[in-house]
Amino acid sequence: MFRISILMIGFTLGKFLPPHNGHIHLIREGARQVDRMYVLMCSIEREPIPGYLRHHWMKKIFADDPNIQVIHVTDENPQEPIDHPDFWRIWAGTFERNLPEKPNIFFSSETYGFDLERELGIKHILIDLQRNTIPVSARYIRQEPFKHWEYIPAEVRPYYVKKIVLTGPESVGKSVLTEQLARHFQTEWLPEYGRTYYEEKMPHFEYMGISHIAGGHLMLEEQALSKANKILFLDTDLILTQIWSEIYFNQCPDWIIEVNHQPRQRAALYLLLKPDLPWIDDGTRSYGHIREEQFQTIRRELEKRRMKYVIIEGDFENRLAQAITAVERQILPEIRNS
Ligand SMILES: NC(=O)c1ccc[n+]([C@@H]2O[C@H](COP(=O)([O-])OP(=O)(O)OC[C@H]3O[C@@H](n4cnc5c(N)ncnc54)[C@H](O)[C@@H]3O)[C@@H](O)[C@H]2O)c1
Repeated sequence: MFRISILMIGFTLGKFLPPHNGHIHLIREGARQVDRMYVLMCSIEREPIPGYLRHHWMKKIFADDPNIQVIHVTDENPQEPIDHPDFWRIWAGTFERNLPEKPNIFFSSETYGFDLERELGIKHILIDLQRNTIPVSARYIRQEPFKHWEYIPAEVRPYYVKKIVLTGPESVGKSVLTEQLARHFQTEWLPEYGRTYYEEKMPHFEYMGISHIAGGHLMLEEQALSKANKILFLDTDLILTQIWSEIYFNQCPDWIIEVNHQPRQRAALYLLLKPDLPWIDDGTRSYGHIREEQFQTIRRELEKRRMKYVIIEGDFENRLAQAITAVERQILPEIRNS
C-alpha cells in the first residue's frame, strides 16, 4: 500500500514596517504547522522604511530556519479592498507570480484572512487576533520605538539606535571620553578604526587608506549598533572621515560620499572637543600645531551640514560632566518620550 502524503504549504504576508516580535511569533507558529512557510514581504515606494532594508532584516531574522523563505514583493498593489474593484484579482496575481508553489494555508492575525479564504479558496488560520502573546504593532514601534524596545528584534534595533559621535582635533581625550560615556549610559562604544589601521598597517598615510578605514569602520559600527542599548557612542564616524579626506587629500572616494547621503548616517548629536588640553605627541599625530585650525574646520563643516553639536571644553572632569549633561538634555528626552 502506498501512502499519499500531501505537503502543507503555508504563507503569510505583511509590510513588516518594521518587523517585530509579534510578526516573528506569527511566522514561527505558522511554520510549525506546515512543511514549508513562505513570507511575502510587501513594500511599496511611498513607505517610510525602504523595502530592501526590511527584506534584509526579515531574511536575517529567519536565516536559522530553512523551512521559512522570505520573498520581497514590490508590486504597487491597492492596499485595502475599498481601494480597487479588482482588489482580490490583483492580489491573486501577486501570489501566483511570487509564491514558488501553490499554498494550502494562509496565516495571519487579521480578520481579512477570512476574506482571503472566501475570495481565493485558501484556508485561513487565525493566530492571536487580540495579540495577547506579543502585544505590539508596527505602528506603535514607528511612533515610539524606545517604549517598545523589548519587542524590536536585534536585527532591527540598529536602525533606531541614537548615534552620538565624539570629534575634535588630535589629543583632546576623545577615546577616553567615548568609553567613559558608554560606561555611564550603560551601552556600547566604538573606538576610532582609522587610528588602529594607521598604527598597525601604514607607516605613511595615503589616500587609498581612506577606503580601508571607512570600510572597517562601517563593519564595526554595524556590529556595535546591534549590541547597543538605545545609544551608541562613536569615536568619529564616516561623515568625519569624509571631512578629513577632503581636507588632507582634496577628494573622497565616491562610495563614502554616497553612503553618507543616507539619513541613517547622520548622528543624533556630535560632541566637539575643544583643543584646550595639553597636546601629547605619541608618534602617530603629526598635526599638533594646527589643532585650533582643525577645531574651527570641523565646527564649520558640522554647521554647513546642519549637524546638531555641543562644544565640550575644560579639564577631563569637566569634559565628562558637560558631555553627560549634553546627552541628558539633547538625547534622553527623545528616548524617554518615544
Ligand atoms: N486589508 C486587506 O484586506 C488585505 C488583503 C490582502 C493583502 N493586504 C495587504 O497585506 C499587507 C498587510 O500589511 P500589514 O501592515 O497589515 O501587516 P503587518 O506587516 O503589520 O503584519 C503582518 C502580519 O503579522 C500579523 N501581526 C502583526 N502584529 C502581530 C502581533 N503582535 N502578534 C501576532 N501577529 C501579528 C498581522 O496581523 C499580519 O498578519 C499590506 O501590503 C496590504 O495591502 C491587505
